[in-house]
Amino acid sequence: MEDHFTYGPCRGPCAVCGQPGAVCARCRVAFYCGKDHQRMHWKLHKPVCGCLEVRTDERVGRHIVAIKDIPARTILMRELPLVVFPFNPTQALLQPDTEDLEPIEGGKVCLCVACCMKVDNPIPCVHCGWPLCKRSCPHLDRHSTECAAFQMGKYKYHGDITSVDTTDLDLLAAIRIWLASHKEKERGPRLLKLQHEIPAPSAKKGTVDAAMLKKASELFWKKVLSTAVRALLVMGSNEREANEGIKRALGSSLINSFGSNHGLNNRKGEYSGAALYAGLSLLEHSCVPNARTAQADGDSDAVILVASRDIAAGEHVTISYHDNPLANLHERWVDNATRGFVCRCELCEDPTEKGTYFNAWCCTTCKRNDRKNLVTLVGAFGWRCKVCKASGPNPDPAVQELQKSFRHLQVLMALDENPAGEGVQRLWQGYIDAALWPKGPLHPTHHLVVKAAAELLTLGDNVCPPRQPATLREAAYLVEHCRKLLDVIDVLRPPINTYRREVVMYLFNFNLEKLLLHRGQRQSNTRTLKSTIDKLKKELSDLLADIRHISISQRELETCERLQTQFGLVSGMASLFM
Ligand SMILES: C[S@@+](CC[C@H](N)C(=O)[O-])C[C@H]1O[C@@H](n2cnc3c(N)ncnc32)[C@H](O)[C@@H]1O
Repeated sequence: MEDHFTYGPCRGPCAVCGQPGAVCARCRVAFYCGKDHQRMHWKLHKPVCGCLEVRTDERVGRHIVAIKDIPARTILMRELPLVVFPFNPTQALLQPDTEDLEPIEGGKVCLCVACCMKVDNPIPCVHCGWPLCKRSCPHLDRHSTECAAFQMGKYKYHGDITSVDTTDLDLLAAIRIWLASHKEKERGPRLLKLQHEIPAPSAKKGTVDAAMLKKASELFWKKVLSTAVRALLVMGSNEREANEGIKRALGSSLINSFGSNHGLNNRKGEYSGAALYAGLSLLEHSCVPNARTAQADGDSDAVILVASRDIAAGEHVTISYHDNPLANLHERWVDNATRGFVCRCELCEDPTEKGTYFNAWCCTTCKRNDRKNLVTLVGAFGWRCKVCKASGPNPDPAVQELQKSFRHLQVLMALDENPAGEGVQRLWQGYIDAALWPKGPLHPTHHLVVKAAAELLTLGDNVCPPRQPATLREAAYLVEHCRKLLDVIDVLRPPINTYRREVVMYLFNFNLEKLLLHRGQRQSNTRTLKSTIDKLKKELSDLLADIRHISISQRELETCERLQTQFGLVSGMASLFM
């Protein structure tokens, strides 16, 4: 058993009867109440028990590989956090919306440094002054070691506890990690094994400006490091130890921390915590991941890793470090740069982005000669046509034009509370048509076209205000847009993801429900619509099976219930079209 995968809950519900049981010593994922039930379950469990291995390569350093074929939805890991701390330090490293990477001034937050929940009226810890939700916070143990150290060193937090600077929280996180690494027998050695140095960006020439990245991180180091080291010196640490230790702690939190969107206990919603894990922190990032993290059952902080699709033996197991499935190359680049690396996943390394051409457009120089040659994006900020060798900045002026049109429409819509329904929709569609090849430079799955399709969905609400029943034509049109979005998402992300669920929910919330109001209507395209609905029904039931299987959070389960009600509605509605 790899040491990396051993920091998980020891007890949990038996996989056979649900009674309290002990964890399988080999994989640390399944629980059994006794030998009998373990034997009974072995045939099912054997194919996935101990299916992961840690390996190292030059491309991504240490990573996790599947050593057996793993079916979708298998739970691959179950882990407890080594350290939980408020806020995710990576967010303060770089300014995401600009090409000049500069550290941003820390934001202000009002939270409890123990449970990491946002609070309205924090109280200062009587011993050290850091904000707490209440004296009896159930997670006070997270704060106790540093609190004792702060008392010993007579270090008191004097900032405004109703509006704590996130850079102060970076400092607190660094000290908390440092203390756990040095004082805790079980967690310490595991924390010290985490990657803590940002490697020099290993991207191909031109892909990233290494100096820019270095400059941004140096500024970040200076700011937090010096304060944290000062604090440790006050607490009696020697200078070299304090410098090295805090640098290491900051580095490992920057590179490895998981935010609350990765399933850490965020059941109550207002959670602002991040955590480090021994095994999960070894997971490699991919913009087309094959696994995802989720909150485990129960109230514990345990997080599970679940296969989002079938994973073949020998494949790297990957998750996405970020959330937006429709992010373009530039947005993804900035996201990864905030963690200090350049993504080398199959999507980013392939100029056609797995055949979606999500970022590529047809070269405008070749287009003048009626040729449809795609430009290749060079890094985050430039493009080059392999055929005519033309090059330029990203985005291309033609793409900028389309962006401008979208902004124009958005402003129009914001100004007009009751936009001119189908007219606006036609205008919007007109912009897309003008941008699409052969009129414009864009491939149908360029990210702007995909995002425009998403915008059209929201516009649907204006086209048919809730009181007005939708016509079959309108519904078919919107179903088509949902389809397009789902097609792109299928390539970019495996079946389970929030965005996908949102698109499907949109369909069920909006047009299909409204279609019900039109039950008297008979139109020639009902058969096509019915087959679309059938496909969506299948998709929805798969989605529900996934959600049920993993049993994520109360909120998601509620969503699931809602989807099921709507699913029933749609089944009934489909029969009306027969
Ligand atoms: C959370 S750690 C993963 C484990 C790490 N490789 C180790 O040896 O401990 C994140 C680091 O892994 C590397 N990495 C992960 N995914 C990558 C990717 N898609 N492309 C390039 N580097 C990646 C980067 O160095 C990144 O800073």
